[in-house]
Amino acid sequence: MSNQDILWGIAPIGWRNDDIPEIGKENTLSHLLSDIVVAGFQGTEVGGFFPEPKILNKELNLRNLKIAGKWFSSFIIRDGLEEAAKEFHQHCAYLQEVNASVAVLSEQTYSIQGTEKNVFGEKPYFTDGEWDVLCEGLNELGKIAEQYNLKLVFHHHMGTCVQTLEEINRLMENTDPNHVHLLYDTGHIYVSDGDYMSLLIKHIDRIKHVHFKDSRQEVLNQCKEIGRSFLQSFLNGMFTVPGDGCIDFTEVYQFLLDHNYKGWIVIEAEQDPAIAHPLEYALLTRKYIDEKLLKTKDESLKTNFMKR
Ligand SMILES: O=C1C[C@@H](O)[C@H](O)[C@@H](O)C1=O
Ligand SMILES: [Co+2]
Repeated sequence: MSNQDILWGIAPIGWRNDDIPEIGKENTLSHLLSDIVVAGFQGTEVGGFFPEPKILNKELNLRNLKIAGKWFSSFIIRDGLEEAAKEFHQHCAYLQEVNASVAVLSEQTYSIQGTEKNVFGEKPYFTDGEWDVLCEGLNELGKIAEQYNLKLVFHHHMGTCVQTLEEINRLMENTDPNHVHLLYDTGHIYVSDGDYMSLLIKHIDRIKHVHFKDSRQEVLNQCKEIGRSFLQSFLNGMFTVPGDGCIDFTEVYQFLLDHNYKGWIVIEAEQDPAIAHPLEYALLTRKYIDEKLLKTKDESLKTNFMKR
């Protein structure tokens, strides 16, 4: 499989963060999109501050950028499927208008990701009955996504009931592979389980969207020790871009290529933009991708070709 089957994006989260809308609010859409062009990416995901489709499409077309998808917080357990489906229809209609490929969904019932709770020690859990309701609901939302030419990709997330590999396994086993797909986020699974390859290997067939998020090991250790919240952890630098942390993305990328992964890889590293200059980090990770991921692959292709 060649590199051409993969689209590279970078998420707005390094510039502005929907979890704490005040940070980076001086960064405009034009600023963000132009930085993405400067850093050589093909697109992005929709942030909470993005405008209506007509305005967004104009800004994207001017820069030849694409939209991969957008986050959706579902509350299937709290509000019921009917309510979730109503909001999800609107979400998908927006995504279809901006020609996106995926609807990124995270079940946020009982989530502590936006609270002051210790994200390393106070995560919530679903009951068996709630798991059944969630999985059945996701199958229905997946069918809705398809009506808009989208794939529903489930985002496992720190501080939610679907965080660990064990929980992701349960979700995958009890949802329909035709309608519910998986978003693989390297940063979230690493911070949760201390391992990012097992999830990739086990669920490669269900993975239809990828977030490349790296982690600073020493900050992660400190956050765990102190018992920081999710928000305080990333404000203190727990996450960073690939090439700046402890995850070996060469291994991850090679595995994706070897298994014919087609679709987006979106760089997604929430940091405080006042501390981590967004363009500087976008360029840093671009260099890492070019030199360690794309170049290595081209060179191995070249070597294989010469051996023949
Ligand atoms: O994909 C994501 C979207 C964010 O809003 C979220 O909090 C972040 O951690 C993430 O991985
Ligand atoms: Co993510």
